[in-house]
Amino acid sequence: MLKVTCAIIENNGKVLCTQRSSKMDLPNKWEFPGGKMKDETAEECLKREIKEELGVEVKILEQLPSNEHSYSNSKKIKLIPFRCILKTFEITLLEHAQAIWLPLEKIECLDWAKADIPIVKHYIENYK
Ligand SMILES: Nc1nc2c([nH]c(=O)n2[C@@H]2O[C@H](COP(=O)(O)OP(=O)(O)OP(=O)(O)O)[C@@H](O)[C@H]2O)c(=O)[nH]1
Repeated sequence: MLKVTCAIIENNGKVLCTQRSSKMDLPNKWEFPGGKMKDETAEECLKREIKEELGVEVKILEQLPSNEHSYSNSKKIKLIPFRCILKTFEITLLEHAQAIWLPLEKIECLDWAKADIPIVKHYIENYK
């Protein structure tokens, strides 16, 4: 199973939501920025991926419950979310089509990648 970390980045009561580009797999789906774990800890992976994708540094607040999802027989992922805040603030979109800051009550309206849906629900229920 592929381990994937992702960041729920909070700022002023809003959360950063990113949209995959039409050229990525799961085209145009919304996700939390992050990516596949290499030979590193989940925390190291998260910080590396956020720097690569958004050009910013994050401080990790806490790890939230993971969600395992099978997109197909050959593609099973364990998505590992972390609540974070920004340490540097100039976001540059290096891979995603767009990024938006949304208040908690609005994030459920987006067309999320399937693996993210339980994570979004858990986050809304526990942090509203
Ligand atoms: N980063 C990220 N990936 C997610 C989320 N939800 C989800 O299903 N994924 C899936 O997890 C996998 C790993 O993410 P990735 O961003 O490193 O993968 P990728 O396919 O874009 O990169 P690649 O070019 O290295 O293959 C992707 O297949 C992606 O579709 C999420 O919230 N964040």
